[in-house]
Amino acid sequence: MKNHPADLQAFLEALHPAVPPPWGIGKVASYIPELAKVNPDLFSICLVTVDGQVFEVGDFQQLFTIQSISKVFVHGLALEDHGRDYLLTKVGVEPTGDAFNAIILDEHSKRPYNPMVNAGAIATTSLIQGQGPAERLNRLLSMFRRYIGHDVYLDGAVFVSERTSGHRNRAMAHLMLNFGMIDEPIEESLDLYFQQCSVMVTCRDLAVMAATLANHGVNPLTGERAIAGQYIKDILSVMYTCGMYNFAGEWAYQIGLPAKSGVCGGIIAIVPNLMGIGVFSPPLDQRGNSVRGVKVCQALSQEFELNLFDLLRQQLHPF
Ligand SMILES: NC(=O)CC[C@H](N)C(=O)O
Repeated sequence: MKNHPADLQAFLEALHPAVPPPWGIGKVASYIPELAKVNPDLFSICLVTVDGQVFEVGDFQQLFTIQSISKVFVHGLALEDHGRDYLLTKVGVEPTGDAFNAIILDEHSKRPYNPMVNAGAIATTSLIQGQGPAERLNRLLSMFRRYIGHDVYLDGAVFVSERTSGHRNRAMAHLMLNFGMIDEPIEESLDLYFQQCSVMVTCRDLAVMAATLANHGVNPLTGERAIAGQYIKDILSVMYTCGMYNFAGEWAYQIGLPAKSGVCGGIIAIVPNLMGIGVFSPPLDQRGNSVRGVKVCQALSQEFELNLFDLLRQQLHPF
């Protein structure tokens, strides 16, 4: 990392007001009716280092629903439940180049493409173990609690809103059932998927979750292990190639970090062995990524030379 971490707070305080509001460019997600109610001006950035320092600016205590960012962590739980080889037979790891909600499946390998787009995420969630819906939900909530460091709750209105309006996700689940890619009970798995998307977090929570991944699975604020360290490389590789949907290639080129976005307007990015980044700003670009979130990550990556290949070069040739 080019500059010293002490510069981070000053950098964030200068950056926050300098990133213009995306009026006329970004749009708050409205296909889940409850999400349309969010204040588009909310904007926060939080960084948490692997040694537990927290740098934050803006509305970092504002609660919002985690949406697709949950896919990263549920993928981790599915890896723990089934191991990487079995999981790979059920859900692929190929980027799609299509939108997050595209109705496309890999019919040759009989799998959805990857766990970061909706089809693959629903299939991944369907594999979460537990006796019945309550135990499966409780396992998910305890997993999120370990990453975040405190109890988590669902936004009931967002859950119901998505459950009643989520015809596209329901259609995908039925298609996958038809192809033998997932098993019954699909309504239970869809509910679990809608529930994981409606977990409430703050921008600081996102950064702590990201920092836990940067810290090889141990929450840097609580010292608790959230996931077995052996799966971190699997999670980060899939985030790197698939986490920003059909912007993943350009993201890798411009920012160069494993990341995940959600229609809530949140983005997490992981700087392995250094820190987790969380950004929240609801207006989205056409690919469903937060307009300001992408700009913030670009600025951080450039200023501190955080692209993975920059970091690798610095380790190999520190001078
Ligand atoms: N990209 C997202 O954040 C999508 C999540 C949302 N709950 C959906 O399935 O449509």
